[in-house]
Amino acid sequence: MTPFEPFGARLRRAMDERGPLCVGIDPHASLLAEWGLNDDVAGLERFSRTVVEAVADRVAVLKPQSAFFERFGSRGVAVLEKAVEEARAAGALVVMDAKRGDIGSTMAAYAEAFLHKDSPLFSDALTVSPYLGYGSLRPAVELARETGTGLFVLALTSNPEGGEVQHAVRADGRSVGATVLAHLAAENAGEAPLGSFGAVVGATLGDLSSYDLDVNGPLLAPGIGAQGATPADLPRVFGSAVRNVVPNVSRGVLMHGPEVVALRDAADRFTEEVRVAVAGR
Ligand SMILES: O=c1ccn([C@@H]2O[C@H](COP(=O)(O)O)[C@@H](O)[C@H]2O)c(=O)[nH]1
Repeated sequence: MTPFEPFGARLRRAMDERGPLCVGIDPHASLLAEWGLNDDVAGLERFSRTVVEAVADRVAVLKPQSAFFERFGSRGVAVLEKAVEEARAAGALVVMDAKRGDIGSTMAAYAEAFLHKDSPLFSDALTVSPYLGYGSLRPAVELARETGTGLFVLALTSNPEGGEVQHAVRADGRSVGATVLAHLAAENAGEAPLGSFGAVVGATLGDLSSYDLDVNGPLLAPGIGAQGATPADLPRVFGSAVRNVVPNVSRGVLMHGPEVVALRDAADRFTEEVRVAVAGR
């Protein structure tokens, strides 16, 4: 039995208390410039600390995009470690967007890097890719169960190129994306109030009624803001599964920096728009 409350239960509570919004920490070079910061480690640190200060006490989830930190090498990763620690201390759940995926034995090491409680990058959940076969994720699933953390598995991604892999139809007639969703539903069976194994499903994808999105787990929905989707699209895209959607906005919030108040207001506006959209369904 896990000594920790499972991620799904912690996420459900955070969504109920704060609304379901996830704000991304994506320090694009262009955003650093717009904020008047240098494209260096000091600029990276100022950027990520400002985002955490602005929103970690009010949104359910923060999602640092690891790539933008890794670009600065070990000093960038040190900034990422600090951001994770400070965001969690301020009450937000942290989903590390690192999209890891490899053969099972290597996957075990990726899982330790992000989901083991003694790791400097310990996060509440990790994004992972199932495209080496869903079974290759097993070590991460097992460690997540042990540590009360979660996974978000790429199922139907927000980018237009994703369809060539995810909509491909298998010999049994089921699409690859639908197969990933079915694996997650099995993972979360019987869990209450919400399973800890979520799917990434883009908010940009239009009508998804041919997919069974009811995986009894969270659906991380990137694509709102810079990629063109809006909170008002959520009920149409997700149908009855909208209650489990964690909508992600990164640039749509970050473009309002560097002032803390302006970032906060932007996050609050998205939270309210999501609330209205979901309530009106
Ligand atoms: O299907 C996916 C999976 C992940 N992402 C990530 O989400 C954010 C989106 O940023 P915006 O600025 O709000 O467009 C970014 O970190 C992506 O890597 C995604 O967009 N789509």
